[in-house]
Amino acid sequence: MKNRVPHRRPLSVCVFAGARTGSSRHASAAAEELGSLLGSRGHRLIYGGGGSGLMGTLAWSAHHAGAEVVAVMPTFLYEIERGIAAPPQTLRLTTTMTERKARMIEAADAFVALPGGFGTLDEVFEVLCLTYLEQHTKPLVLLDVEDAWRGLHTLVDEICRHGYADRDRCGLHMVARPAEAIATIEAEAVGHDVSEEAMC
Ligand SMILES: C/C(=C\CNc1ncnc2c1ncn2[C@@H]1O[C@H](COP(=O)(O)O)[C@@H](O)[C@H]1O)CO
Repeated sequence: MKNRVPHRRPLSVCVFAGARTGSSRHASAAAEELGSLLGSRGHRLIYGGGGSGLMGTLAWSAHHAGAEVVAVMPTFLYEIERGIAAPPQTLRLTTTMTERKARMIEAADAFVALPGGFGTLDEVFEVLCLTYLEQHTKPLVLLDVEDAWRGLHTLVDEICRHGYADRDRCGLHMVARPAEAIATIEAEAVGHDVSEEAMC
């Protein structure tokens, strides 16, 4: 299996995912496989912190596969979730959700979105807007488990069809499997050193 060896260029991969597990066991399986691939390829996981839902499944799996895990979390969520077991991780506390998003985006080389709810959607749109406005060139990959992202894809197509945006500036990738998400970011992302100061 070609993805079982470390990638020559370790990346900081920011993964957005539901704070709930949701109703699809395929989504949980995808979160687990993605975490495992991140670890076995030598990548670092940046995520929203905690041990709940798909986020927790992903982070535990990444940790078990040897990935460094960095959690970026507003203090209020940390207080709410501290009772839910999360894997060992470097914790970066922020004051607000907005600050959290900015730090995650700054620190990442690439983004992957698993299925999720409004929080995940908000993060995806933030990255998409910044891509569109040419504020970064970091790839964003939607992991489309059981058509979870089809609605978003259709919405983007409609927005472009009505002339409110140009499709070729959106930079969205949509794939069906975790291995394809890893292959896409490894092909598209440019790694950069993240200093402690830049992370915080
Ligand atoms: C307040 C409660 C649960 C919410 N807990 C969260 N913990 C960590 N990160 C979160 C949480 N809620 C939103 N986020 C961020 O948005 C994404 C998940 O949100 P979604 O609405 O579930 O899609 C995720 O990527 C996080 O960065 C009460 O228990």
